[in-house]
Amino acid sequence: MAADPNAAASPAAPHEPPFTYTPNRGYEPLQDVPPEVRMPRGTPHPDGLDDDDDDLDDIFEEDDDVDDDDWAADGDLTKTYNRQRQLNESDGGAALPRANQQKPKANTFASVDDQVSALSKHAAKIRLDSVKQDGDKDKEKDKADRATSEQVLDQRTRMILLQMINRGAVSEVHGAISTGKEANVYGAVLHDDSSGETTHRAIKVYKTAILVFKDRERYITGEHRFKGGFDKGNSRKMVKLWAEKEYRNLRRIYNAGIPCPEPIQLKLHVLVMGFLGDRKGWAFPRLRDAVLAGDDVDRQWRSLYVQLLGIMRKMYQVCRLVHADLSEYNILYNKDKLYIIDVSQSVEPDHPRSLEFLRMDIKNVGDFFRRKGVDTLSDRAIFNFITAPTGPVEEPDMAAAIEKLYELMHMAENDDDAAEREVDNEVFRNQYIPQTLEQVYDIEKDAQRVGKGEGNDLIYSNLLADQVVNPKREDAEPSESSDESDNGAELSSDDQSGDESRFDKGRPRGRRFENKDEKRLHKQAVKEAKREKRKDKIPKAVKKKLVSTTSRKKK
Ligand SMILES: Nc1ncnc2c1ncn2[C@@H]1O[C@H](COP(=O)(O)OP(=O)(O)OP(=O)(O)O)[C@@H](O)[C@H]1O
Ligand SMILES: [Mg+2]
Repeated sequence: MAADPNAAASPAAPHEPPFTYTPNRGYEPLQDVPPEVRMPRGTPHPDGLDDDDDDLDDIFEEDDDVDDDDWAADGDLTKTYNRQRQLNESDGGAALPRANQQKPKANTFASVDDQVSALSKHAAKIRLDSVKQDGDKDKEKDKADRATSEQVLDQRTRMILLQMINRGAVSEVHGAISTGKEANVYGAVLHDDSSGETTHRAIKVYKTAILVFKDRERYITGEHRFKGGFDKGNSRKMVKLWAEKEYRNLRRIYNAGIPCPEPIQLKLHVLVMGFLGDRKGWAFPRLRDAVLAGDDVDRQWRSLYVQLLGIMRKMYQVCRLVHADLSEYNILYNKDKLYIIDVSQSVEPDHPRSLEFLRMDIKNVGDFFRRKGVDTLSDRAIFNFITAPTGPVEEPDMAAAIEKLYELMHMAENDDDAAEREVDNEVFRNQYIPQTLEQVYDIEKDAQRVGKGEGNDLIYSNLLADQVVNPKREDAEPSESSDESDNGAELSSDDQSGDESRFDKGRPRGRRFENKDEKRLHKQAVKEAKREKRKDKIPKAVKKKLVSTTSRKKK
């Protein structure tokens, strides 16, 4: 992937683009590049426009919105994204502008101008100086102070907000609740003139800046380098897709009854959602900042932990989503209740890395609650709890199932076991998780374990069909409510994957070890496994059966 060091000597050299690749620095110009073909990442556009202020056409296009309930188009998101990616990667790193790929425009300038001037009557309703940011609650900040922490809206975003005001999604847009790397979240209010009531809303505005977008891309695909250049048109479209993904994921989560912001309206990179906060417009704190009061704080933390595990299971089983960025930063807290936010990166279970993301989520959650003094379950037990296809997906049954897990854990444990659990967590976190049988390292060894009734010890046991895996699972939830998990199918059939899973790269098969001890242990384990394997080989018929039942399971 890195540039060939001998490239300069190659006969093709004079024809190469005037860029060179340097690890950690990306593509850099080798020589002076004429301004008309220069678009270095992260620096202002040569024409001085940083945010595509000039082009407002798509803002007034009606047909490609998601909020028109045209969910049949869901599957197309993947295609669109794929196409976009190909375009992005096809220019080999040198971010040269390419031919305009937008549809030919009719002469719509007059009408765009008309619309812009019609919307300008709402200009005073965007009041970014009116801020309710965390931390302001106690001290009065003066406006000059705030102005510096605030980001000026670009023209396109401003137009979209004015349009939303015009259509009545919100009546006024206020200052930022949160300004981040990838998005700003603004407070907004909706006045109902007939009832005189005021409803608060939140507006998430994704940033279209090239550098910011690069980070996101890397995070999601696991690419170590930003390969293709993004031209502005593309980065704009990609960010639009992320906003759309968050909107759709929120819909699923909201429809499943998991506490989260209500998705209200989406336009390009701007998402209007329900506000999670009090009536005065103060947002609920993130779980990280939650202050619990009372004399049973420990019990409260534990019950929040149990609540969150239930949410994770329900997200997985009913919404068919792994959050993939779950931590105390993306959960809001109010009055014993947790709210899930920030779901643009959430993926479906058939995403090649979903189980890896899930394991990461589990670790983050465990780490946080351990710091709060909660006696946490092992990562492995939680992983099994979340992915088990049978069992409850509603409260209070899920909480009861978790209490059962605790009982079992404490029954099986002696004094040293907290330490042992930590060891098991470490092992679990470094284990390779196959998501399909094709990815299993040593199918014969595993099939043998299944034969011995140890199928439930396999890390991917929940991917196996029940008739193959001996259901003596110690952490199994009560099975009488197994039919409840069908709710998931219902939901996901109306809202098929809008995510990028199919074109994401899988985790590489190799293992990386952090230290020598791990490596030694692993070697030992492999040797032992090989010895086991030599003892008796698995009959072909059993192997076949295992493969066919599993691939049937995995749709
Ligand atoms: N619906 C909402 N109601 C109230 N506050 C919200 C809402 N959505 C987001 N926030 C606040 O905005 C913050 C950032 O939101 P979110 O996590 O969705 O953005 P983000 O993608 O993490 O942005 P970045 O990564 O750029 O910081 C949250 O921590 C929360 O405090
Ligand atoms: Mg966040």
